[in-house]
This record gives sequence, structure tokens and C-alpha cells, in this order.
Amino acid sequence: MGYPVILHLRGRRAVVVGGGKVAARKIHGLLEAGAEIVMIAPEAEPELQALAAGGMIVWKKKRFDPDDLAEAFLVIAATNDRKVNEAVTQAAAPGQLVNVVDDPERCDFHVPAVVRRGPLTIAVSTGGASPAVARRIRRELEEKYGEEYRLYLEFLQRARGIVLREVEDAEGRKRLFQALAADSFRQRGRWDEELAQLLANEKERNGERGKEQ
Ligand SMILES: C[C@@]1(CC(=O)O)c2cc3[nH]c(cc4nc(cc5[nH]c(cc(n2)[C@H]1CCC(=O)O)[C@@](C)(CC(=O)O)[C@@H]5CCC(=O)O)C(CC(=O)O)=C4CCC(=O)O)c(CCC(=O)O)c3CC(=O)O
Ligand SMILES: NC(=O)C1=CN([C@@H]2O[C@H](COP(=O)(O)OP(=O)(O)OC[C@H]3O[C@@H](n4cnc5c(N)ncnc54)[C@H](O)[C@@H]3O)[C@@H](O)[C@H]2O)C=CC1
Repeated sequence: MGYPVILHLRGRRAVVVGGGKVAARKIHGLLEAGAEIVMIAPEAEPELQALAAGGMIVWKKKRFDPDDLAEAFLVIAATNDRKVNEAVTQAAAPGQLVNVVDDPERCDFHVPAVVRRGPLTIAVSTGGASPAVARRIRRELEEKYGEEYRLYLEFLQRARGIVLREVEDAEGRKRLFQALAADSFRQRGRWDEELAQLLANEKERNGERGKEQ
């Protein structure tokens, strides 16, 4: 069983070998994560050509050779030629994280199906048993956790900073974070107003405790 993580790729180099439909899907995910993407392929899908023309990715218009992996943190072998994909895995140095789109066994990691809502990431993996099921479950989760979660999570991110700054007592923080995480809180939609009230309640509680001592 794999170990699920969220990789921070900002400023790190990701080399994608291949420029077809599967490479395009992987490249979109890598772009969202802020990776520096180098694509190696003699031909590429129009949308990838457009990304290269716009400076969003670097396209080396050529066939793969092992030198292409220099300085890569992460590597995706996404050509339609099994032999080339295998050559990519052979060329990778120990420590480079490699994904091979036609060989789940040789992968250091699989790419999950993902729902993104601002800071919220929901990832679904079947470990290669059925990418189609991962995709279906991703679609179901997109319905359940709609766009409204983006604003809510952005609010929570801000609120977290405020609570950590203003509430010193660990129990009090926990109480507040749990109140903000409740679905009833989210649904009422008066987030800033209720946060201010909750903070005031905490201050009052502390004040009273101060008086008791
Ligand atoms: C092991 C893995 C390696 C990796 O790529 O990381 C892998 C491998 C393979 N996929 C194949 C086929 C398909 N893959 C998809 C779709 C996705 N595949 C993704 C991930 C993964 N695919 C990793 C495991 C993830 C897991 O199981 O959880 C997703 C989740 C993420 C992404 O790619 O971004 C993305 C959905 C994203 C979304 O919609 O949200 C569809 C559906 C479609 O396109 O409609 C089909 C056709 C239907 C089918 O086959 O099920 C084949 C056979 C190729 C052939 O027939 O030759 C192989 C190779 C093999 O199985 O040997
Ligand atoms: N993991 C996944 O999610 C999935 C994997 N697959 C597998 O992925 C493979 C690729 O699928 P598509 O993107 O649809 O293929 P595609 O035919 O659209 O693209 C193949 C790409 O590989 C490039 N390429 C070929 N030889 C190369 C070389 N020597 N060096 C560099 N680039 C080279 C081509 O120029 C082209 O850009 C399929 O053969 C299939 O086995 C298919 C569906 C999903």
C-alpha cells in the first residue's frame, strides 16, 4: 500500500517525457502545484504547444535521451512507447521520483484523481486497480464538496492565523477550531461575524478565569 503525501513542488523541476493526452493531464496537475516543467517530446498536443509558447512550460522538441533528466526532482514517463518509458526509468538516478504511465509496478508514485477547492485537496487512489473508479469517485466528491468550499477554506486559513495569534490557551484554540470546522457553522455562512463572537467569548472566559485566581 502506498503512503499518501502532498508534495510541495514550487520551484522544483519536473521532467515530463511525452507530449500526448496523458502527458497533458499530468502537466496540468504539475502546473497547479507550481513545478518548473520541462517537456521532452518530438510532437505535442496543441494545448501543450500553447503552454510552451506562453512560457508556462519549457518544451524540448526532441526524442528522449538520458541527459534530459539532469536536475529533475520528479520524472513522468508518458510516451506511447513502452521501451522509451522503460529507458526513462533506467536513466533515473536514485532519489528521483519516477512515475511511468504504462507500468504501475515501476512507479515510485501514482498520480491520484484530485478535487481542489482552494487550500482543500481531496485525492483518490485505487493503487492502479481501476483509474476509472478513481475518476468516478472524484466526480462524486466534486458534487459533494462544491465550489463553496473554496471560500470557506480560504476563510479558515485566515481564521487560523487570527486564532493562533489571539488565543493563547491550547484548550481554547481547540474549542474554536472545532466550532469553525462544524458543517453547521459553514452552512450558516456568517463566518467573520461568528468568528468575532467566538473570539470575544474566549476573551471573556479568560478574563473570568483571571478574576477567579
Ligand atoms: C497506475 C497509474 C499510474 C499514473 O498514471 O500515475 C495509472 C495507470 C494507467 N491508467 C490507465 C488508463 C486510464 N487512466 C485513466 C485516468 C486516470 N489515471 C490516473 C492515474 C493512474 N493511471 C495511476 C493509478 C491511479 C489509481 O488507480 O488510483 C488518474 C487518476 C490521474 C491522472 O492521470 O491525472 C486519471 C483520472 C483523473 C481524473 O479523471 O480525475 C482512465 C480514465 C479516462 O481517461 O477516462 C483510463 C482508461 C480507463 C481505465 O483503464 O481504467 C492505464 C491503461 C492504459 C492502457 O489501456 O494501455 C494505465 C496503465 C496500467 O494500468 O497498466
Ligand atoms: N496513466 C494513465 O493515466 C494512462 C496511461 N495510458 C498509457 O499512456 C500512454 C500514452 O498515452 P497518450 O498520451 O494518449 O499517447 P499519445 O500517442 O497521445 O502521445 C504519445 C507522446 O509520446 C511522444 N513520444 C513518442 N516517442 C517519444 C520519445 N522517444 N521521446 C519523447 N517523446 C516521445 C509523442 O511525441 C507523443 O507526444 C499510452 O500508450 C498508454 O499506455 C493511457 C491512458 C491513461
